Amino acid sequence: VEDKIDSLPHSEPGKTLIVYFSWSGHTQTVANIIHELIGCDMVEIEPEEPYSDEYNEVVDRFKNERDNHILPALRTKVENMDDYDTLIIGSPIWGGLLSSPVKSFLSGYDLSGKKILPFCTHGGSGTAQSVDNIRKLCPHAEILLFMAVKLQTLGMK
Ligand SMILES: Cc1cc2nc3c(=O)[nH]c(=O)nc-3n(C[C@H](O)[C@H](O)[C@H](O)COP(=O)(O)O)c2cc1C
Repeated sequence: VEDKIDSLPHSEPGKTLIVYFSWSGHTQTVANIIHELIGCDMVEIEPEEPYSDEYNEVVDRFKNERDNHILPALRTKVENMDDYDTLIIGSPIWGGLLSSPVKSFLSGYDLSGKKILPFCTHGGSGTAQSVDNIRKLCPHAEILLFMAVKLQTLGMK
């Protein structure tokens, strides 16, 4: 049997990167769980100008970014993006959309041909338009599967 398996054509296992943004920690919790399970590289998306700790201020900033198509500048850069063929991308849902920093991140790279597995955390709206947002930002990537985690299932309110 082993001989047969050896003679099968097989591709090199590709490298996977978890990329996530998290304002209040839920998406980070899920990212950490996935990271523990599969043990690949992981990077947190950090905006150059951090979001306020005040919920209302985050909502105002998000609305301004959404309405004026602002992509916030990021501190986070992945220099070796070519090394990865699969990205697991995590975002909170903001106003039914992908959060602004994740939009910024995705628009900063050519992710053509990469496999993308998005996940989001949300307060009830599910993936909403976030997967469509990813499709638009990465038209030549292959979206394999996505996952929505309702924050109550994380024991959070
Ligand atoms: C600016 C803002 C907008 C949000 N909009 C939505 C929404 O449209 N639908 C939803 O289900 N949850 C919404 N939420 C809740 C977050 O998606 C939810 O708390 C998420 O788990 C936060 O992830 P984080 O802790 O990683 O930042 C919003 C939260 C914020 C701060």
